[in-house]
Amino acid sequence: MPLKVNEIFYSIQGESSFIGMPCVLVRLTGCNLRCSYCDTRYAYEEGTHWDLSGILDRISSYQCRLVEITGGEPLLQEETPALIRNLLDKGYDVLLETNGSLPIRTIDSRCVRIVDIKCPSSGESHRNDYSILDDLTERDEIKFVLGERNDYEFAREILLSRSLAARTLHPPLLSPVPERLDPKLLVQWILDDHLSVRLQLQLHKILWGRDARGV
Ligand SMILES: C[S@@+](CC[C@H](N)C(=O)[O-])C[C@H]1O[C@@H](n2cnc3c(N)ncnc32)[C@H](O)[C@@H]1O
Ligand SMILES: Nc1nc2[nH]cc(C(=O)O)c2c(=O)[nH]1
Ligand code: SF4
Ligand SMILES: [Mg+2]
Repeated sequence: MPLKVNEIFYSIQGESSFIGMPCVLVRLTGCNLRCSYCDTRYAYEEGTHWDLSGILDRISSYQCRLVEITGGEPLLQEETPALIRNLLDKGYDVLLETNGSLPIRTIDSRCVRIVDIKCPSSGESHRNDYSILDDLTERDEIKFVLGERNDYEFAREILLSRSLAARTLHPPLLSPVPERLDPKLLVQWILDDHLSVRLQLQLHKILWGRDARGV
């Protein structure tokens, strides 16, 4: 079974605790959610079918050991676990970005699974499957994307009530939506509440602008 791929590119990792590292990004087509702020709508439908060996060849051409599988929602495609397992077996460090609505158990735990817990202003927080948090290893990462104060309070409640900061080696990531939430305001809230989290600004947008693609 081939995979439907929107784009594959080599750039600086702009998110997560791997921020700033050279990385090959594989963006898979299709998503089961429609977040109000989604910056990747072009990946909902657009894409071409690639077989596994074609994807592996393309990745290997970049001579970079860090690979991120993103989307769209990568866990919608049946072959995604096999792609990730193949990359791990070849010695790549693999990251997966997933939207928190689908099981992560199918994904090899050598992969760093970055789970985005959707907040109310995304319009999709009712789709969060909190049971997947039980499948996290300490190498995985937890992330919240925030559009307003109410999202921050929602994230804070989940973080504290479920002791999420203790689940993973890296602190949970809080990422403001550009032009919806001023990062300086978010910093003030984090400091006021003494939260053990990491502010994450999307580095690729700072470098290349909000609408740049393939970076
Ligand atoms: C495009 S999604 C793909 C992976 C998966 N569908 C998900 O939502 O985690 C990658 C990450 O970008 C975040 N994202 C999307 N649009 C954003 C925006 N406008 N500002 C900040 N983060 C955004 C998502 O919340 C997610 O954490
Ligand atoms: N440079 C860069 N880093 C990224 N990290 C996660 C991305 C994504 O869209 O999931 C992304 C992206 O689109 N570009
Ligand atoms: S889940 Fe990810 S790709 Fe899907 S709409 Fe939300 S941010 Fe966009
Ligand atoms: Mg992106």
